Amino acid sequence: MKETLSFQTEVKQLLQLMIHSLYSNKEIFLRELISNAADATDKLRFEALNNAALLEDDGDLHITVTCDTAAKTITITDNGIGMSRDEVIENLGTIAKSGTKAFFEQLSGDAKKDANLIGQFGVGFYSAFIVADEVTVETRRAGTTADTAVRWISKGDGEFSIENIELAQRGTVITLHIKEEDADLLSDWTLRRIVTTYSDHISVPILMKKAPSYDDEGNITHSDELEAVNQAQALWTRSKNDISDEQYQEFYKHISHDFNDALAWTHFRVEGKHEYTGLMYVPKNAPFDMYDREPKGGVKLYVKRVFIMDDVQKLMPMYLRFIKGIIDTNDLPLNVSREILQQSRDLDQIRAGAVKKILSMLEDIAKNRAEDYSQFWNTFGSVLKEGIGEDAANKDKIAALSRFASTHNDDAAQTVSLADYIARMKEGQDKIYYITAETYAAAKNSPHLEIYRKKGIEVLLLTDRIDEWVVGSLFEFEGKKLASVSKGELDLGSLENEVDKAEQEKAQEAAKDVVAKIKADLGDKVADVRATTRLTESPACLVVGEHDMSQNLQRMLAAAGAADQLPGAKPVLEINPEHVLVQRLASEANGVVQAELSQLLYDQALLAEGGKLEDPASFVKRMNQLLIAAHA
Ligand SMILES: Nc1ncnc2c1ncn2[C@@H]1O[C@H](COP(=O)(O)OP(=O)(O)OP(=O)(O)O)[C@@H](O)[C@H]1O
Repeated sequence: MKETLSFQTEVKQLLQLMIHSLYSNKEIFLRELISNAADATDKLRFEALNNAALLEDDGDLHITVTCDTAAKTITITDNGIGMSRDEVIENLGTIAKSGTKAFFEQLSGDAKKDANLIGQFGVGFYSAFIVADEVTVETRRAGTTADTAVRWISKGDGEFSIENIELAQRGTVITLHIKEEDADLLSDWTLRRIVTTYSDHISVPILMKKAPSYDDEGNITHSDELEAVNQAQALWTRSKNDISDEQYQEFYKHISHDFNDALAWTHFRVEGKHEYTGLMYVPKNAPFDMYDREPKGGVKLYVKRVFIMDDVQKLMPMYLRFIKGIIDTNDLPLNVSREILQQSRDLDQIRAGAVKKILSMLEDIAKNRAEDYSQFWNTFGSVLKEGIGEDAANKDKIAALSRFASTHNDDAAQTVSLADYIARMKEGQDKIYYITAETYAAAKNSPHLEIYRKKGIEVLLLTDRIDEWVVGSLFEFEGKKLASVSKGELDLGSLENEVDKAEQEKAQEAAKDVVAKIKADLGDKVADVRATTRLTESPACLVVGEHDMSQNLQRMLAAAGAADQLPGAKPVLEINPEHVLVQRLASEANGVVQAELSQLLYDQALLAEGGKLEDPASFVKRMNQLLIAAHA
């Protein structure tokens, strides 16, 4: 029965965009189709471990690429797993990818920018339509009978037809009818060049027609015989010296489905108690589903060169979920299941080893390739930082790899390492000071920083959501404690001299009365009111107890709907007795006006640190009354 079905809307959109934006890279279609064919042989080899009958006496897995200049077709054949009718409809009619919607929203219509985005998204099979005006897929799933095969045909214009056919051979045959303008592709020589450039790393043989041979008299002999044009050896099993950067990059594209080059990679072989090889890449761009709660794992597991499975979350910790690569081990049985993997201690150790290698690679980039590291950090820093809370064993290494914004360069760019900070610490300074806030502007302009700026003490400005977790897990770095500038009483330790201390006491004493007044006015809104020398420009600020949750974290939790779980600790209002507004309050004889001023002081302090007023309308009214009174 022949049916005509429509592509999912997103596929139609993708097809149109792709044909236009990727035309200048048209050769990639072959890489994508060979990559899929290789995956199909990997899948078959794996399924055959438990069911040898699937191989149907043909265990010699390979891919064939041929062209027919007269018919204007290029054909890619594999004897891999194949697809059932339902799988064809699902795989070649829809896009089953998280982040698809977000992806389409990001497209701008600017071909160059979009090409880059489409590259990151991955177009896979659909890239055939860059060069073909009609694509035919004939496929039969391994293990099914010859009469259950299917033929799928589409011109890439919104529809495809599908019908049942007979195929003696399992696997998939994809035939592209090449567009008139791309006739240059219809040459064995050209195809051979493309395959060797892009697909040399593929671990099954890619067979193509033998190149013509010349005898001594210059006579050409054409042959219809096929020969492998690639080394057909898993790339990671080769020696590093024998692999060029281009080959590493091509392999990266094959396993990641990314169009762009990787930023860096590490290729390692471990022998001894555990035996495994790893090849791990850091991409240049973030995948669309990086912030998904259940992102796909990017590392594929092989056992003795046989692909076992991808999406093995246990192979990488969450905070390295952007890493793409493979691990090939001799330590696990070939018939390992997901359940066994879940409990495998061997895998835990392999993972720990791989994580170490990845962190060393990042250290190396940080040390020797500053620009690349800053690109890495901007893309993946907020994910890597999760590791400070997640991976106790590597916490210090990850902290050392972390970069922050700071008052040193007053720039939102996260470029300062903890080592940089420590190297710049003042004499007598024994803590690493930081502030957390929702935005960079809120952090940078926070009243809490005033005394630190005055004394020239650097403060880290932490504004990523994950930072609260970071400072909740990282108590010290290289023996220096981390201290929030908005928690607890001002304690600059030995940075304060005797004069400062005496001044502080004097200020407290002198402000006793005004403190008492404000306290009475604010009632139980605050835990306490006290005078401070922390402020130089602002009249007041809010401070939480040293061991309390920061106001920023409380707001984040409340926004996430966890308000009822908050401990409800109230902040302390600290006032600056030197400030004119506080002095005005101190000398105000009218009790009503004075109470208004106290309220205003509190509201301002709350606003200044990014808080939300409970009653904004009353604040505005109060403010206006005072402005009018000031002008009267
Ligand atoms: N030669 C093939 N043999 C068997 N299945 C295939 C073949 N080509 C494609 N498929 C199936 O179709 C699916 C979709 O392929 P497609 O290339 O569009 O996406 P992908 O390979 O999953 O990922 P990406 O879009 O990132 O390349 C594949 O996941 C696979 O299940």
